[in-house]
Amino acid sequence: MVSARTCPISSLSAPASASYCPGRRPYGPNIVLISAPERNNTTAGLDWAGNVGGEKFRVDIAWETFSGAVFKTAPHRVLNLVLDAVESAIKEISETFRAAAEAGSSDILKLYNTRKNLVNISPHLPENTPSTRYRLEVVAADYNKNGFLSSNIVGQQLDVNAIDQRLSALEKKVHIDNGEMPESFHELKSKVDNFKEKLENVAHLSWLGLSKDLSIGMSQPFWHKKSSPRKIETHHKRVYERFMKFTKVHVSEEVRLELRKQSFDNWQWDDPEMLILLRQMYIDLGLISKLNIDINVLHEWLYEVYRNYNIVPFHNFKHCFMVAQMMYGLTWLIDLPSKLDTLEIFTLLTSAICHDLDHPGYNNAYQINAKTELALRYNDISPLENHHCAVAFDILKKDKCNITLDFSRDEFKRFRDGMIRCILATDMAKHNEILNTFKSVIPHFDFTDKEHKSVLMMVLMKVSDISNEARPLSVAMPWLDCLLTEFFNQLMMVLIKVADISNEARPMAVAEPWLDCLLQEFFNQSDLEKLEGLPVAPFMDREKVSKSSSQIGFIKFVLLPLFETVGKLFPQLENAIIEPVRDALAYYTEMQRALEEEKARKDSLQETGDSAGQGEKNGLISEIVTSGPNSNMSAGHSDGGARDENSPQHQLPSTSPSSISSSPVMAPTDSLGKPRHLGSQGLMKAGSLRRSSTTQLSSTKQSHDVKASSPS
Ligand SMILES: Nc1nc2c(ncn2[C@@H]2O[C@@H]3COP(=O)(O)O[C@H]3[C@H]2O)c(=O)[nH]1
Ligand SMILES: [Zn+2]
Repeated sequence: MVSARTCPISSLSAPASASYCPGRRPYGPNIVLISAPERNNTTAGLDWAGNVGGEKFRVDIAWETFSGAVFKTAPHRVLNLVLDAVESAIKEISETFRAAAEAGSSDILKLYNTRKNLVNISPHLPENTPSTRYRLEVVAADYNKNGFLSSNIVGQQLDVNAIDQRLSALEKKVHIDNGEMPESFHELKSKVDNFKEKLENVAHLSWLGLSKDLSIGMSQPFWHKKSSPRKIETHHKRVYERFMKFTKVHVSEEVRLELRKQSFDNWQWDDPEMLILLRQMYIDLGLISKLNIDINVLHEWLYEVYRNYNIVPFHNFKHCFMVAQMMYGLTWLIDLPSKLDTLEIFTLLTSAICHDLDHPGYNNAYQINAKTELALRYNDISPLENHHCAVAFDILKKDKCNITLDFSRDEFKRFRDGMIRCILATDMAKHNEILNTFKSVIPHFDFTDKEHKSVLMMVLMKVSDISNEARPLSVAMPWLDCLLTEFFNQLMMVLIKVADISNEARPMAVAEPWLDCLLQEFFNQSDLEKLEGLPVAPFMDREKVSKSSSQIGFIKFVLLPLFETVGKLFPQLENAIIEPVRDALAYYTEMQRALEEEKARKDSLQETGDSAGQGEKNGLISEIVTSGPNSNMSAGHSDGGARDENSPQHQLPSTSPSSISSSPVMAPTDSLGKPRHLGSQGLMKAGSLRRSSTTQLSSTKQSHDVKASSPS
């Protein structure tokens, strides 16, 4: 029996915590092909245009919105895929449609013309135009029939975990009964996994730790997943399959152009799609043809790179993609192909992709202090960067992944030297050294000078690595959240380590409870100052750092000096990269001012003994706004309040600081100064985050010291 798809997900309104940002692809599974004007009002989605068997056609695929929610179309998310003319077999076309619509093999695809007549999906599809688009409907096999999705889930609050659990139970049962899993089951499971990942991508933009409670059953952020190796392997396999499916289509002109912009929004794309976009970078830079790279080897190499990024908050595959994308954007912006040779361009892009391979989520300072294997292996000299680079060359050792196979000995040597230099340059301990060398060559910069070019490549690598703040806020802010999460994870690790060390002399029975106490203290967010003297970098101290203080220091003392120096050589960077960073600085400065004002107001309220009632409420608010990662983590992206979604120019908060403090309903403001509507659940949960200690905000200088000196 076949019925129109009524997956529970599509019949839901967006979960409270989901707070999707405008432009984000709403992941309802009902897929329709609709006309552009319609889509502009209500949905975001994929556009497909095709040329099959010599016949041109164009279709739009859009994800239906969650009921009640209206999303702006992110222009760059519209993906035009042009079908290969050669692959004209009916099956290929259906498969391509299926892949784009993320439909399962048991789903039925129905294509309608504008008169709502059914049209055969065949190589002879009549040509259409943007104004006469086809409409594709995905009709699902009825899973309910098997009792798999019971009706009580349908229409209720989204519970992906429940679905997941049911799937696991079913998996076990089928395993016992048949020993073998039907393909349709795998597809369903992969869809649930996919959907979970997408939700989690949104969830981590919400209040860290709150998202779980706000949407019943929502799983933890993706980096918290304690997946078994088998699960990870299965996940990787699915990514590989989707990636390979996508390799059969061409990325549209529109997307290819968007990919060159600094405003590109990675949060709109999942891993297989990002792999396709990385592939596209090599194609569009002419690297495949000029360096005679086998495209299939490139696929295998990209996938292997993907597999070698860890599931950590910041230094993951998505970060690798972003750094590569920035490098790619810069390449076009400053017209590198007219200044560097093909091998050098290849080296830059490849270094960007490989620069954080197998990053464990703990920085060099930790590696060295904890005397990890990496620190021992590399004698405390840039242990991480050395490792990333070594892993990169290890991957290239495998023939099926060796994209340098056709290089001459000399070419390979040049590539290897360049890649080592570029990746090692990303160690922030080398920041000043590299910047100063670059400054010294700028007055007489010569593109024919090997040394000059080499230092330029290192600087471009650094710029790409730390340029999130040059992106629109909606893109940059979640990255800051991820970075802070990683910092705090590391802090926890350091605390455990310290406890470990200081208790080493004691018997296990005595030492262990102390470790528990220490962790308890950490989780209770109690006074970390007690741990004075421990090798804990202040920038990781949730008591001392706020999003704004951290970014003010980073932008003022790291980003701007670097970007402005590069801007001297490439004036094109001024508008595209440097100006947005200046705006970001103004934005964070305003945020910091608002926080300090709020703190002063709160202090004076407490002094006058007015700590009950309204004061209590506002106190809570200010703590949420100013306290550690659990609050700072979240702000910004989720409700879409951005400096400006469509323009790279960041705007200052529109809500004045006074309105923040006077309106508990409006507050907590997100870090944008825009109100965050937490709702009652949010406020209740926020209450449990309260701490007794007074919140300290670090000075700009302090943040700077930390950043500038961090891993050295
Ligand atoms: N505070 C802050 N630090 C950043 C930002 N982007 C990158 N970094 C830091 O810069 C470092 C560059 O090298 P890593 O990738 O090892 O780790 C990165 C972070 O520690 C940012 O936006 N804000
Ligand atoms: Zn990096």
